[in-house]
Amino acid sequence: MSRLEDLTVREALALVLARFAVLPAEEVALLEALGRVSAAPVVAGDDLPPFANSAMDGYALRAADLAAATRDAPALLRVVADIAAGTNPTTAIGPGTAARIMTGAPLPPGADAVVPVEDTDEPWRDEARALPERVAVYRRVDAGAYVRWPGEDIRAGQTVIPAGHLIRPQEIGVLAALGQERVSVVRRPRIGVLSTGDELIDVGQPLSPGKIRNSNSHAQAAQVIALGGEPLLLGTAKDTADDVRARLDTAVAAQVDLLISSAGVSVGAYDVVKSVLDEAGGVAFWRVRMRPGKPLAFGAYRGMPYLGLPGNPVSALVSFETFARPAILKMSGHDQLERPRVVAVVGENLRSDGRESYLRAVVSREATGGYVARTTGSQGSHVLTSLVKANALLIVPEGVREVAAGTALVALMIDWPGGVF
Ligand SMILES: Nc1nc2c(c(=O)[nH]1)N[C@H]1C(S)=C(S)[C@@H](COP(=O)(O)OP(=O)(O)OC[C@H]3O[C@@H](n4cnc5c(N)ncnc54)[C@H](O)[C@@H]3O)O[C@H]1N2
Ligand code: MOO
Ligand SMILES: [Mg+2]
Repeated sequence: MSRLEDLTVREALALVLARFAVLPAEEVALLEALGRVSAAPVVAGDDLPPFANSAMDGYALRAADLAAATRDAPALLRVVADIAAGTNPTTAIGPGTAARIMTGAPLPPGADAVVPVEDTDEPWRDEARALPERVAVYRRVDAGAYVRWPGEDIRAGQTVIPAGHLIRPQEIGVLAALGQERVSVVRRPRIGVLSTGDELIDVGQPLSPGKIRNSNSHAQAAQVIALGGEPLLLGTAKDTADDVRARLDTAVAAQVDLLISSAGVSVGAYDVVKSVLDEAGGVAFWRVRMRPGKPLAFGAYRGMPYLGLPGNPVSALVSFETFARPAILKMSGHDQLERPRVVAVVGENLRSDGRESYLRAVVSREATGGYVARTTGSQGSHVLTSLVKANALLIVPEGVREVAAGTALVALMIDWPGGVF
């Protein structure tokens, strides 16, 4: 069913998101999983730590031997072993003895506690230290002091990472600790990126009269990559239905998960994208009550979800941000589809045309702790540098035409790490 009246951003986004589901899983090498979403639970095969070990550089001993130890009356123990990390100690610690031990080294048999070297008479600030024959310990400790027991962090059999969980550096660390060389993650979405327009020439070509360089293909491909997707560049179509169809057909053959085009979706005599979409499979909706980005078409081309972004470079980037980004994140398995929002006080008087407006702005934190938003100059939808300077999109709600300095508005923080790349 197609909706041809102009929708609110919220209505349009709901229709877009309803069209996408989480993609199937694939197995990837450990570091390839960074920024992806787990497709299956990860169950620990081993305990972590795998063995009892020392939390300190010091002496492994029997806590009972220190029951009366003080600085004035230290316990004197015979040193019977030196245990470096990575070794496997076999000498047992009996009453009245100790082993020098390093952080991470296995606790020797017979020992039940560790005392840090600072609490002994061993000179610990020197560079090279020979193993002493005896050590004087200045304090008592409880049994178990400074010992890290097996499984304290993870127990074998425990689910450490559930399905649907974002793989960040800390998850990579856990996976490595458990010996997982490969990880099952949601596969990357493949996104066909098409530009349309007779006026467009490639980035490497010299300008000629009436022509401009195609910036949208590159900006949208970069947006796809930044979200962890794989762009398939479909080139530049002329403003003819035939050329647009021919290029979309290559993407259909390549089985992309979403087709994105820019330009040709407004009411101009040569704006052919919407009619191509109409013939091929249908327009789910056309036009959104937002600025920039009003002439947005969403639907399907030969069964493939299709998002026709407006041609103006800022409009294309903002429309992608608003609709393609959440769709790509959803397909990738993420559950956080929104940018972080802050409430910022507007630093200047603003005007709007009554549409929900996404102003390019710099949001900064004042000494007082609050956030202030200042727009980045001309807000024309051809002024790409308004986005270059911006770290946020400041939302002026629908129906508002004037915003006085000092008013609090919501800002979407587009620079903050989305956790995805
Ligand atoms: N009579 C009306 N005219 C327009 C309306 C309207 O409501 N009534 N809406 C305006 C708005 S808002 C926008 S946004 C644009 C959308 O236009 P299209 O999506 O049809 O795109 P084009 O007309 O083909 O191009 C618009 C503009 O963008 C430049 N462009 C296009 N592709 C690229 C590219 N790949 N790289 C860089 N720049 C690109 C193109 O040269 C045009 O300047 O329509 C308004 N008009
Ligand atoms: O919607 Mo247009 O995107 O305002 O320039
Ligand atoms: Mg047009």
